[in-house]
Amino acid sequence: MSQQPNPFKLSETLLEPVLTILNQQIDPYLDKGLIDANIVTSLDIEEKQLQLGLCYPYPCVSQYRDRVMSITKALATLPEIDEVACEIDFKPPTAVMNASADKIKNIEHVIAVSSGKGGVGKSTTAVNFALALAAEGARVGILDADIYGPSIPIMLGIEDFRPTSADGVMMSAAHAHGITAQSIGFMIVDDQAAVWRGPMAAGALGQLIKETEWPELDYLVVDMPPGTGDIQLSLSQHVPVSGAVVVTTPQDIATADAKKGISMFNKVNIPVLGIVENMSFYLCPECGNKDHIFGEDGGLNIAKRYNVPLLGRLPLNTQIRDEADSGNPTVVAQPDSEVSNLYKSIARSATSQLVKIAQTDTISIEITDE
Ligand SMILES: Nc1ncnc2c1ncn2[C@@H]1O[C@H](COP(=O)(O)OP(=O)(O)OP(=O)(O)O)[C@@H](O)[C@H]1O
Repeated sequence: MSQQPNPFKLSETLLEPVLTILNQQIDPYLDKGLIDANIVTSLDIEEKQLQLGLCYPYPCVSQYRDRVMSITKALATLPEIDEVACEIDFKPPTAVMNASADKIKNIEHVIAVSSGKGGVGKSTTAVNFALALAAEGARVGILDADIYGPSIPIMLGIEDFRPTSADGVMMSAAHAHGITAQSIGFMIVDDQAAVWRGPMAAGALGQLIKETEWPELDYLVVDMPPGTGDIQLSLSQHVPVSGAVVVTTPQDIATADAKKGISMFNKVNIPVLGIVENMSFYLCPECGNKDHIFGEDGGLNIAKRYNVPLLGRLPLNTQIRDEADSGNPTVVAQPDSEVSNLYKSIARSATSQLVKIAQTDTISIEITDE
């Protein structure tokens, strides 16, 4: 157990068993006890009521109830404690700036959602991921940087939004389902994007992100253009990205492209927070049979190969498609469904990786020859 400076107002005799019990409560995402993970911020006692302050470095509101129950049960084994009053907060770690790009005003972490191959469900995953982060208690924005097929406005039901500018420089952003959104789709017309070259597109996207009036955000999710070419590479250099989530489907052709994506992020020193395997399986609503339509374990195998986490596996599911296509993504349409819980678990896993990165002095990145 690490040495505490003692912000805790407990007597010596009570402090020791309380800290021991709290450190036996292992955070499932950080793999550390609550004391070692610096989650416990205050301790006090009034008569037999222990007052406990917690601050999580990743958003996890949906987990609070179970965690408090488990902590209370453990602490109540001490004769000095009858009751536990818990106050819980969330604050992400300060971003580790290892990119050459300057920090963007009001934004703590930029998370890129990318895929090597088009059509694997990157935008659907990005939008539900952003909404899941918000549902878990974070302040979230999404930037639709997919110049080839900006679909976030439709997925958030904000197609008619047009940014305005009071000072001729900074543009307003849209707000939907509790998150802030900006899209390259609000700016480009028809097939203009098809003729954009790498540096031009990256410059325009960099400008879009910097000249948007973002409110204070814990995370800005960037829905990247598909592929691993010039645009993706220079965008990663224009924007200070804290980490990347790589979306793939399990079949070989998609995982081969996902590997290229990981190599690209390695080249520009952006940590890969993990892999999301989308359309991982089809669950037959009639018989409950699980069918691996696009092959099995593709995402898991890349995760193992590159030593990055598999953040989660999402089913091929008609509701995911219908709800995203109608402007009401699954995480808001059915917040307590199994699929929404999967997105929330992916959100917790990815952001807890940022905590681990912030806690490591040097970031070790595996360079491969691919
Ligand atoms: N898990 C899923 N189950 C069912 N349909 C899905 C799932 N994920 C995505 N889709 C559907 O697949 C289609 C493509 O998804 P999406 O636009 O998110 O892909 P993309 O990788 O961002 O594509 P692009 O490369 O064109 O930007 C959409 O119609 C979407 O609703």
